[in-house]
Order: sequence, then C-alpha cells, then structure tokens
Amino acid sequence: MTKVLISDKMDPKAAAIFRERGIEVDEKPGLTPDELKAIIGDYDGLAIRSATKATKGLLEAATNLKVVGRAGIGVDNVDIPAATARGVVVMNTPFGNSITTAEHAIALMFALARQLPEADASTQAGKWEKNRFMGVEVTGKTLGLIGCGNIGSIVATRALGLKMKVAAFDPFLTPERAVELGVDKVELDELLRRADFITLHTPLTDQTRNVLSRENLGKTKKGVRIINCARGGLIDEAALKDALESGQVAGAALDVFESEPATASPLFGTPGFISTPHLGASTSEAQVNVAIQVAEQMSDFLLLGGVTNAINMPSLTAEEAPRLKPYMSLAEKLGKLVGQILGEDVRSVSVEVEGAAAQLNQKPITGAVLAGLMGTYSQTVNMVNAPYLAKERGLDVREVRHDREGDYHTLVAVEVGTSKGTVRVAGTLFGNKAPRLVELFGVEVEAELQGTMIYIVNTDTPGFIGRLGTALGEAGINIATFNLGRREALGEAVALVAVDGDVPVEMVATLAKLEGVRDVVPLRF
Ligand SMILES: NC(=O)C1=CN([C@@H]2O[C@H](COP(=O)(O)OP(=O)(O)OC[C@H]3O[C@@H](n4cnc5c(N)ncnc54)[C@H](O)[C@@H]3O)[C@@H](O)[C@H]2O)C=CC1
Ligand SMILES: O=C(O)CCC(=O)C(=O)O
Repeated sequence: MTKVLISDKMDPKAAAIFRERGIEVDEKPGLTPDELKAIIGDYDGLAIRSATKATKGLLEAATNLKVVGRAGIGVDNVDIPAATARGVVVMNTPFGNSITTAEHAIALMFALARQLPEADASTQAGKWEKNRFMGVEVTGKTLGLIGCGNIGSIVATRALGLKMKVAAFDPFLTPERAVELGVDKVELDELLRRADFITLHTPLTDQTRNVLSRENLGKTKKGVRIINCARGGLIDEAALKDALESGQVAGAALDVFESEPATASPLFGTPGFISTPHLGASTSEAQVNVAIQVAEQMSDFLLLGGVTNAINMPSLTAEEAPRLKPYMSLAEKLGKLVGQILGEDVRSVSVEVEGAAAQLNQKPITGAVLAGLMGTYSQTVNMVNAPYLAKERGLDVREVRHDREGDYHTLVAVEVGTSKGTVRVAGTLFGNKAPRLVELFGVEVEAELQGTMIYIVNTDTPGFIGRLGTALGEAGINIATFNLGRREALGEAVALVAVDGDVPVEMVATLAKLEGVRDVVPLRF
C-alpha cells in the first residue's frame, strides 16, 4: 500500500485527504533528523512544511520515496539537485499562503510605523508612555518592493489601497505587468534611495543573498523601515543591527532569519527591531489551503501519475496522465530498445511526435524516452532524473512535433545521433493503447516490445530463419513471436525474436557465429 509521512505540523485535512484516497498516512511532526532517517525508507511520499530538512543524506535513506510535497512556497529546505538525481519529484503549493504572507508584511509595516510591540509592552507594564511612541503615517509614503512575484504583487495592491506609492525592483517584472499593478519598476539603487519602507519578497538565491548588504543599507533613505517576510539571508543581520543603532534604519521587522529557529540573535533587544517566528504563512486559512493542495497533488501523483507544481519535473494533469500512459510506455520501450542496441554510443536524441501524439503534452513522452534510454546505463532512472542524467552525460535532447498524420494515426519516433551517424526507431499505438514498434533503423518491422527478445541483423539469404530456429530449439529456447523486416531482397534483414525465459550469453555467441549474422543483441523490456 502507498504510504505517506507527514513530518511537520500540518492541518489535519491533509491526512484526511490521503486516507480518503486510499493512502496510508503517518503524522510524526518533531522527529529528529536521525529518527526521520531511520523510518523514511518505508514511505512513498513525504509531506513537509519548513521544519523538516530534506537533505541529501535523508534522501539517500529514502529508498522508496517518489515525492516530497511542500505545504508552502519556499523549497529551500529540500535539496532539489539530490532529489532530482534520485528521481524524487518535489512539489510545492505556490499560491495557498500568498495572501496570508502579504498580509503579515503589511501587519509588520504598521507595527513598525506605530511601534506597536513596544507600545503594548510599555502599556502592559503600567507605564502609559503616551509621549514616547510617536509614529509615522504610511499614506503618501513610498513602499519599495524587492521582488514583485505572487506575494510582492499582493503587497503592492494592498499598499496602493493604503494610498502609498510603490516602487518595485524585480528583474523579471515586465513593464506591462508593472503598469497593470500600478507600481514603478525601478533599479535597486533607486528603490534604496526613494523608499520609506522596504519589504522583501524574493526567494533566497545566489543573486538575492545579502541584497540588503551593509553597502546597500548605507544607500537607503535615512530613517527607512525594513520588513522581511521572505527568507533569512536576504539581509546582512549584523549590518542591520548597526544601521538600527546608528539611526540609518528607523525600524526593522523580521519574520525570517539566517538561521532558524532563531532562538538567539544579536538583533534581539535592539531598539526599533521587532520579530515574529516565521509566522508569515500562519493563518488558519492558509494552512487549510496548503494542506489540501499538497495532499491532493501528492495523491494525484502517487495514484494517477499527475504532476502539479513540481519544481523538478514538467506538469502533467491527472486528466492527461491516463491518456499519456500508453504513449509513455511506448516511448520508454523505444528508449530501451535504442539504449540496449547502441550501448554507450549515443550523442543526441530527438523525440518526434506525429498525428494524435502531437496533440498531447510532449515533455512526459520525451522524459519516458530518456528514462528508457538512460535506464540502460543506470539502475535508478525514472522520469524525474532521466533528463538530468541525460544532461550530465552531455546528450543533446530535442523535441519535434508534426501535427500532420503520416502512415499512422499516431507516431512516436526517436532519432539518435551516434558516432557513426543517425538512426531512427518509431512506434505507434494499436487501438490507441497497445504500443507497437513499426520502424527499426530504417527497416519496417512490426513488433510488440516485451519480455526477452533477441535483435539480430543478418544478410537476407534463403534458409537463415530455419538455421536460427534450429539453433534456438537445440538450446531449448522457445520462440514466442518472430518479427522480421528487410531493407531489400537479399540485402540487410532484421529480426526481433521474442523468446520464453532468458537468453544465455553462450546462446548469443552461438547465434553470432551463424552464417550471414552481422549483429546479435539480447534485449529485455
Ligand atoms: N514568511 C513566510 O512564512 C513565507 C515566506 N515565503 C517566501 O516569500 C518569497 C516570495 O514568494 P512568492 O512571491 O510566492 O514567490 P514568487 O516566485 O512568486 O516571486 C518571487 C519574485 O522574486 C523575483 N526575483 C527573483 N530574483 C530576484 C532578484 N535577484 N532581485 C529581485 N527580484 C527577484 C522573481 O522575479 C519573482 O517575481 C519566497 O522566498 C517564499 O519562500 C512565502 C510564503 C510564506
Ligand atoms: O510553512 C510555513 O509556516 C512557512 C511557509 C514558508 O516559508 C513558505 O511557504 O515559503
């Protein structure tokens, strides 16, 4: 039975959905990394928030794992390259908590503008310091957004509603989108110079790390207030402390820290500094949203092969998956066929779809060809890691789509570049569901690729088939199906012979010695 582990605190709706869909689920938040590592091998799916760290070490122990689902947006707690290399799909829920996080940024902006935490603490301490807490209005002020994606855009609309001006720095924000949102698209230096408030909404990447560095903090308008509800590491925390102490920065509110859980920080106790413990996504609405989304997405993947919001694999809806299934089986068999016959001598792969196949999502078909092909070289290949492994081997992979119908109503062809030139295999679906080879290296051969087969290239001479049958019969090998094709009469011929049981190595050597034989390769599908 398919099994999922929920290893972080998650709304109970997630577990309920897994169970409704027939998936066994264990909820074990708060495990230590070692405890998690000890049990992860039992699970097909791992559902997490931000506390679980899906490290390379954990993924290595996760021998059955097929999918990691992040109930949230940031996947920086998952080693994506390691997951991809091991063929594990990583999914997130990119929209479920965006509004909630945007609202937290706005809440922190007001908390800074009116010093709400300090005023609350003072009042509850019985001090009534009415003159100590002079605030600022946000109306008419400029909010500088660093990152204007899903959350940044929501913050922008809320800020505009508060009659603020909004300037956004985001290299991927198009001028049209900026106009649509009503924000000024600016460079970082201009934002730093103009903003009264700065809020960060980017992922943590090599480009965004320390975007508010000591140098950039020095370029801000004196008295700026800064909010970070995105990721720790975007701001130089030591420089921020100095900037708060010097008055360059009047206030800073961090929901996220370089190191979490942040139970100690030099920033704690600095005047003008307020913090929350990574609460950006913590509303009941957002947690229900992400729990439902992650459980549905993971179930669709584990049960139907549907792929939604995957970071390391192209999307495939649960409706598309059944239609694509026979094509993926055909594509994988074609990949296996060329991989087994050509061995290491594969330099490029072009996957062509024609007719009905051209109406479908081609990425999974290409992925399946590569999975079949790369499976010849590695034991642990699947649709997720095959494109990655192909890239690692330096394979040039292309996709071609022909909308027209040729001789077949639907066709998947794989053209492979080798050191000796290009070869091509192609297959179709009989009755829209049964994969059949129809072309093998320029020769028309119709064959069902399954079980154990022998590929034989020979010179077309009278009596060859008899000699081949006798050799197999003498070795006690029963022929299941015999599929033949030839380039021209008495020219090169190709046989694909399906046999019961295995083909011993000695048998391959015996067949190779038969008169007229040019090549023999045992195949397994
Ligand atoms: N505090 C919390 O609990 C939560 C934090 N987050 C974090 O918020 C961040 C933003 O999330 P979304 O808006 O959903 O992501 P998104 O992907 O929709 O937007 C990110 C934006 O950053 C921009 N960007 C990328 N590199 C940039 C660069 N070098 N300079 C400026 N902009 C750059 C992108 O173009 C994109 O528009 C993520 O890091 C996410 O993990 C999200 C949810 C909850
Ligand atoms: O799950 C959480 O509480 C954190 C959410 C978050 O940081 C994210 O979605 O990126």
